[in-house]
Amino acid sequence: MNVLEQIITEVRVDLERRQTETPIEVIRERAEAARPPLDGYAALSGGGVSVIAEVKRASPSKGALAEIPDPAVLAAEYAAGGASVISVLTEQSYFKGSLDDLDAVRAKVQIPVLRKDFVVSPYQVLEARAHGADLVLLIVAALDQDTLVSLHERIEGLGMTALVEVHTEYEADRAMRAGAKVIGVNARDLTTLQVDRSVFERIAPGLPRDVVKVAESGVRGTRDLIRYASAGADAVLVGEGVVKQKSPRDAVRELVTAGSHPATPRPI
Ligand SMILES: O=P(O)(O)OC[C@@H](O)[C@@H](O)c1c[nH]c2ccccc12
Repeated sequence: MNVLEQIITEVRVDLERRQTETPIEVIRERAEAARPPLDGYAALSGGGVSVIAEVKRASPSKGALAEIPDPAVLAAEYAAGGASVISVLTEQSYFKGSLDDLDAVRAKVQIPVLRKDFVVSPYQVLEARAHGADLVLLIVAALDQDTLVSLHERIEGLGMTALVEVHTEYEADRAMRAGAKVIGVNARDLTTLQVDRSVFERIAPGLPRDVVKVAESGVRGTRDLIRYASAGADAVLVGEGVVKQKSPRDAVRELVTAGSHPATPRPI
């Protein structure tokens, strides 16, 4: 089993447990009662390169990254630095996240929040909405095409925005066929955990103009952001590069500033 398959195996075990504890009908009611979602697409398609800043304690590639005793405090720092969206990892076994983290962040900030997890079931989409998410990650490599299409429809049907993650041209093609409006190109191969920043440069030019293009992983500073921006990124998703900084607010602000004055003119 590769890493992605291992993670999904754990995710399914956790999911079973939650589904037994709380029936889907209850989650559906909570999703319907939640405050309506904010527009994630609009948040990412404004001027300059938008920054999605991630609440990330650990990862399978790096192990522990940051303590994060209060995710709400960190998210508020990100927002004050000018982040457009906050990403909250909710996967427990490998990333040390939780739905409690999502609740805490949601209660604190006024900007859209992304549920970052390995979503394989409609139950998790309803959960995301019930816990106030505005965007939900879908990883193409983790889903067959029918499941991808149906989860995408459910996310959009609830008024949320799907961030559809790809790592190859073939996956990008599948994302487009599923109707994705926001596509994230992950520089990290989730089956090997290797990071290759050139993957974005290879895939982004083949994506339609009206698709919001998010460069995911590997942004350690403004140089990486500028490189992604000149390859056509509308947004970058940054975890390690901001979570480990003494001042996450300043780190985000530096990225936002670099993204608002791209060094290379971008095609209109
Ligand atoms: O810490 P980084 O290299 O800035 O990466 C952030 C983000 O791209 C990464 O956390 C991520 C991208 N896709 C994922 C899917 C699941 C879990 C995590 C991820």
